[in-house]
Amino acid sequence: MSARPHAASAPRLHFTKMHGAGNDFVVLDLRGGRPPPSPERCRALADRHVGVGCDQILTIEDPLSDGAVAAYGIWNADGSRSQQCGNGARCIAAWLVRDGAAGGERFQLDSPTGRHMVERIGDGRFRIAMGVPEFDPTRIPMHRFARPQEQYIAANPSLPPFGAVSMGNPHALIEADDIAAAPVATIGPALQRDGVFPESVNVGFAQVASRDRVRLRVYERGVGETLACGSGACAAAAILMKRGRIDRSVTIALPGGELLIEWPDDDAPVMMSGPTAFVFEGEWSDE
Ligand SMILES: N[C@H](CCC[C@H](N)C(=O)O)C(=O)O
Repeated sequence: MSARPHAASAPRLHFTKMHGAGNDFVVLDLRGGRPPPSPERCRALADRHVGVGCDQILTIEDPLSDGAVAAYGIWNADGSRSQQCGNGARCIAAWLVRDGAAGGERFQLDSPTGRHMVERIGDGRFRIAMGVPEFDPTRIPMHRFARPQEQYIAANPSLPPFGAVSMGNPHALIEADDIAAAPVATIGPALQRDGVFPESVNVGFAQVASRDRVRLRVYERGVGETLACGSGACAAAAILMKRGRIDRSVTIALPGGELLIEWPDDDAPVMMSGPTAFVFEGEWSDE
């Protein structure tokens, strides 16, 4: 079978494949005002059979505020946009350090939800201020919710009670005795479809192992279950800390790796520390 001749005129797009604790990304450098990818192009790039394959597409963009090194954008594998990605923020930081655009041990990034302080902690690991959690249900956003005993009840009465918080993106949290047996693939999408979340939601399943260690699985909005979710780790820690279930510094153990989450007090930003990895560089031509 003759190879299809490559149309030399087809636009080619350079990308970097990265991951943070197994949550994987296609990173596009759009600085200089290059247009963002369309939802269709995101879906094509994210496809694990006929595309590059990733959970999210991350775009590096010109800074939105003075003092920031760059801004970043987030698109899920289904082409939907998100306002936050914790693992992605660390990978953007690592990309900018390797690019030489971010010098020094500390710098700032702009995300769709605001500015983030970044600290390089060595060996590809970064510590990021992820913002102050938002517990006001109308700002998560949620509506038509019932709220007995500090746990929300979904419109669908068959769903378990849950906690909820925004890290700039919406998160629900369900506690389980054994997350390995948790019905993640059924409860996750059912809660995302529930009328209580008008913009859908990322659904975390947490098992408190001790006051400083929590096991977590996340069924992400726009993707499904991922190996790790950085904003989900921050959301789970914030909800469990507010409930008094864990200490203010906790290791979140996700299937793809561990993140350290610190939230010294309610008015402070949640601090997330974790790894980054470069996988390969490539060229994409979706002719
Ligand atoms: N699926 C999420 C975006 C990516 C979050 C996750 N990959 C992270 O590390 O925070 C949403 O639609 O809000």
